[in-house]
Amino acid sequence: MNTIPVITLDGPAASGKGTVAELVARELGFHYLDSGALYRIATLAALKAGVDPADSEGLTAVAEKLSPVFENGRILLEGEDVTLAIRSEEVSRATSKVAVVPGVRRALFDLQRRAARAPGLVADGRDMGTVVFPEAPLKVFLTASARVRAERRYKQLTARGETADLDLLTKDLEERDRRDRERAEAPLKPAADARLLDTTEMGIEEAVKKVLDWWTTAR
Ligand SMILES: Nc1ncnc2c1ncn2[C@@H]1O[C@H](COP(=O)(O)OP(=O)(O)O)[C@@H](O)[C@H]1O
Ligand SMILES: Nc1ccn([C@@H]2O[C@H](COP(=O)(O)OP(=O)(O)O)[C@@H](O)[C@H]2O)c(=O)n1
Repeated sequence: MNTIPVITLDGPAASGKGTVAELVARELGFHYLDSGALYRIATLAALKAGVDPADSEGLTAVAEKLSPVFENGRILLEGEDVTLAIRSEEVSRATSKVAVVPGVRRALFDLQRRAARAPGLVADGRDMGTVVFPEAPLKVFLTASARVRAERRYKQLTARGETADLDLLTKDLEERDRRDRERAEAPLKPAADARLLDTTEMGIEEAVKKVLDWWTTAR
């Protein structure tokens, strides 16, 4: 186990993990790990390679060969900029199916552990506090009502020019959360020692402040 300080942020889709994690990381001068991006990249790579979504071995092989490049906020996969492509709803849906495959999770584990570098790391995802960084001194489980989360994702998608339907989005989000919660391997759930943060009626700034306050007393 390394002794690099790590803050984990887990929670359901569009609960604000990435936004809060990035701001907390910036404030503390820590690195930031968007573990969901790795699962999304593996999924996009599998879709591009034409691997059958039911072929666990094929999906695992793709994840094992993955070597994404993170450069100035852009993500390159075999030379191609996939920053936006991995955020589509199609990829979101497919990702939660790929993420149930134990081999895929195993393949991405080391990649995630290696993100813990000095002076510290803020990691967001589904199993950061339970599986990948169980030694983290501060674990946060972020939630918000399904409707509020769907509205946030709707605004996010339409702001970048994608068409979206709020009812469909709500249904998709709930289905994805259910799949993430019910899978056998590394299901979405708060770590036993996680702090719960419900942002249904809380702005980004307040949520960031709460995490930073907890961090000052966590070690
Ligand atoms: N507390 C909050 N209040 C209002 N909007 C939020 C809040 N947290 C996040 N958002 C917005 O909701 C959207 C989804 O947040 P994001 O960080 O991408 O969620 P996640 O990483 O959990 O999927 C973003 O557009 C973000 O700006
Ligand atoms: N640590 C993680 C992170 C993401 N995932 C999977 O990847 C999907 C996309 O994760 P994400 O964090 O990018 O999704 P959003 O919360 O941004 O919608 C999730 O629905 C999970 O199925 C996972 O299984 N474990």
